[in-house]
Amino acid sequence: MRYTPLGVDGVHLVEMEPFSDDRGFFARSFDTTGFTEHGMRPEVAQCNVSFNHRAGTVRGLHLSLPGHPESKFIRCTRGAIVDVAVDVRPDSPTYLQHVQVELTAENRHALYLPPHLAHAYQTLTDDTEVLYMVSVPYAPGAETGFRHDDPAFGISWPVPVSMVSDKDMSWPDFDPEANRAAFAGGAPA
Ligand SMILES: Cc1cn([C@H]2C[C@H](O)[C@@H](COP(=O)(O)OP(=O)(O)O[C@H]3O[C@@H](C)C(=O)[C@@H](O)[C@H]3O)O2)c(=O)[nH]c1=O
Repeated sequence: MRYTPLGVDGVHLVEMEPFSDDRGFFARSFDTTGFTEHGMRPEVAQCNVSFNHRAGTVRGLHLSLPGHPESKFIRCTRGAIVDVAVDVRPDSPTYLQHVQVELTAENRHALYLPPHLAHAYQTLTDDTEVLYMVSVPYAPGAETGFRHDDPAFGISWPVPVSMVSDKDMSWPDFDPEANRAAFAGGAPA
């Protein structure tokens, strides 16, 4: 597998290296040894699937707070998405920067996010399925989030936004001081 660090500290694009023959190909899609060698967390507590009816759907931005170190390994298994990771870790060298990567069923690229990044994606096609592994069990009390259109992040979504959950429309504005306090205390911002 190929591991390419991207513009936010700790985020990696992960590509398969297929062995092709007349039948098709074989490739690893997850490798604990490679993850460990590249400083990525290999633990998997859950593997989640989300299905989205409509192109333009946005899920996120979601993150877990310190005390609940949830890394994510994301792949699009049907259709296409743009995946976004925003660095809200106050002491990070890439604080407030974000990366945006197209993950499609066709390109089979995957994205690794270390814990405590704000994560979201937008579907680019109808009937899109996303498969992602997380390193710790779901803990709703440790989750917080931000709106996809929060001006603090300046995310440019590639297609018109068609659907967002009520939960994701309700996150408060990003407040750097509240965020720093949340990271210091491990409590929701
Ligand atoms: C994420 C999750 C949700 N749920 C429940 C809570 C709720 O009733 C229902 C739907 O939850 P949500 O609306 O939060 O689902 P969703 O908006 O798809 O949440 C996901 O968004 C993307 C962007 C991420 O980064 C993921 O980590 C996760 O937060 O599923 C679980 O039981 N276990 C889980 O692991």
